[in-house]
Amino acid sequence: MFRTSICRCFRLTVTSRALPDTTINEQPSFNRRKNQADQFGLIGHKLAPQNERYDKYKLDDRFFKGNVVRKEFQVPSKPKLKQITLPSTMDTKKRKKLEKQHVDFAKHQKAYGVDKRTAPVIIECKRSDLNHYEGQRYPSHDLPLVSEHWDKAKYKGDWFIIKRLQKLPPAIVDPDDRDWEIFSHLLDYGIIKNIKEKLHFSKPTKIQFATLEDFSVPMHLFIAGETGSGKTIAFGAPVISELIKDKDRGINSKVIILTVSSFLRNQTTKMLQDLVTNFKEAPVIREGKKTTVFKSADDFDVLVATPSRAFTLLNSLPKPLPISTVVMDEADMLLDESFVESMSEFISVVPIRNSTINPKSSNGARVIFSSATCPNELQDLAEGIVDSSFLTYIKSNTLHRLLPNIEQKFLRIMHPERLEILKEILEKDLQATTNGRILIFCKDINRVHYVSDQLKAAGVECFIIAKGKSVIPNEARVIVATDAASRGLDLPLVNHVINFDFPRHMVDYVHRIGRVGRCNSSKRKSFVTSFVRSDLQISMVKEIERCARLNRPLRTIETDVAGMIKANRESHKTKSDEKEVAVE
Ligand SMILES: Nc1ncnc2c1ncn2[C@@H]1O[C@H](COP(=O)(O)OP(=O)(O)OP(=O)(O)O)[C@@H](O)[C@H]1O
Repeated sequence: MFRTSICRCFRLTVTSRALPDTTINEQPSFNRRKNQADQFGLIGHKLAPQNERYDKYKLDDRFFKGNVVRKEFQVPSKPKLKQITLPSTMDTKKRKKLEKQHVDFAKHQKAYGVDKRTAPVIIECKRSDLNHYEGQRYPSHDLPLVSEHWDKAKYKGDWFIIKRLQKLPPAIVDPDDRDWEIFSHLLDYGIIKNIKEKLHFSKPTKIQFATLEDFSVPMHLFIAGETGSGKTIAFGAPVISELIKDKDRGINSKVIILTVSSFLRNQTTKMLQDLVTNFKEAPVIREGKKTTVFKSADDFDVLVATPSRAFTLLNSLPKPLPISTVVMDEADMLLDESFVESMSEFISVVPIRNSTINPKSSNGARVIFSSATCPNELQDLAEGIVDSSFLTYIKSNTLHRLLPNIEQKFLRIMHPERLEILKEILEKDLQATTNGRILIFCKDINRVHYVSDQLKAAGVECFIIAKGKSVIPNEARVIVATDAASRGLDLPLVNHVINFDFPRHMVDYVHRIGRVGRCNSSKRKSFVTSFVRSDLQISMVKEIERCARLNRPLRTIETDVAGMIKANRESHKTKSDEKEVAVE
């Protein structure tokens, strides 16, 4: 009882302090409500009932505008800092995997000298742990190769890609102030004009520059520049200029250009004719076709022919012929076993100055060898024809290296699936560009017919290049060819070479892939795809991969030593050795 009264007393006291002139249940008057609103920071003429006010406040800010002032103050925004968050929990498996990765990266960097997380990939592999990175070096006896075990069937479907490292071909990689006019003492003015205005070659390529620099010295020349580096103009422009000068001086001279095939004969003749278009008295440049007949020596100034045809045509004319220059284009092939007979016949009717047989004689023709490869055996062969002390070598410093402007893919496949893969590649390629051409190499003419028939059956229109079939229509996008198309051929718009049958010799690989990434195609991206199957092919791919990883030239480029020429040289050597012994 006492307790209750105290409580009541207290309650009354408290209430009376907060609202002195009213009781708890009493509704406050409007003025009092207004004062209360002021206390809470709101001034209004008329306030809505409590619940409505609250709802509107929540839903619609505009309620306060006009009749109610809303006091707001802005908290200055802090500059946002990047939040570093650590996963609060990470399962052990994941953590261990990351730790292992970290250790692997460190190990790789220690062993090979590159951080594979940041270095650009140069050789991309299906098994990415075998990727090769820019600047990567290998400790001795540790050169992991993708193709190492490709002889085992389980590696079927494995691949690696040697990436394209630069856009421009190495022959024109460093543009500088070199201009054709520097050689105006050597080249005919009209020829320079045609090179610049008709052919649109604004500057000489590296090999052209080097050849023109050395051309005035009356020595035999060996021009060795990578495929597509412009060797035809390198020898063609000065040789024809010299011919024109001789004519002006009243000297009658002739030039013979030897080629290895009718395609090349055709192409070279056209390029030389381009050099002398619009000339009032242009030198007569003739192709040595099967149907060509010369009635007299005046019928030609320049003859472009295969050795056997050149021999027949020259043999039909009265001797001696004033031949000033003989060019052996694709010298490595002309001097190999396949041409030994016809070359020996040709050499027998054309006297050569400072030859091995007669080094002191300055009468006869100057010889210019031109080739995209120059192995030691080939030098031996050349020096079997001309005396080595009268032979100047002009070699490109990127000779026998893999062209850095071409992407090369090697694919380990099984025999039956080749055709299907080929069709897939063609489908993709033909869709990707509207005018790019694809050149497919096969080992022989039977395989060429088989592939082209299969492609035609699958609805792909294709054309053939083989011995005796040289006309390719402009609209041809897929071309199937034998190695007859691998030498010197300059087909515009080819941007993909496919080795359906991998070549048997490294030198053929170099020539085949040289059909793309040429000086005139620097803007297009070029690809080579090679199907690899047999043990011999795998061993060649290993060598290519090794050279790409070690950034060194290909070492297994060889020429079939031409028995007859070599034998001539050997016998000559023995004779001169005997002479020297006799003098002693
Ligand atoms: N100075 C130049 N600038 C740009 N393109 C050039 C130049 N000289 C030649 N070319 C072009 O480069 C291409 C390759 O030239 P060419 O056929 O002479 O090469 P090559 O070195 O003989 O090749 P291969 O060894 O394959 O026979 C041709 O289409 C040619 O028109």
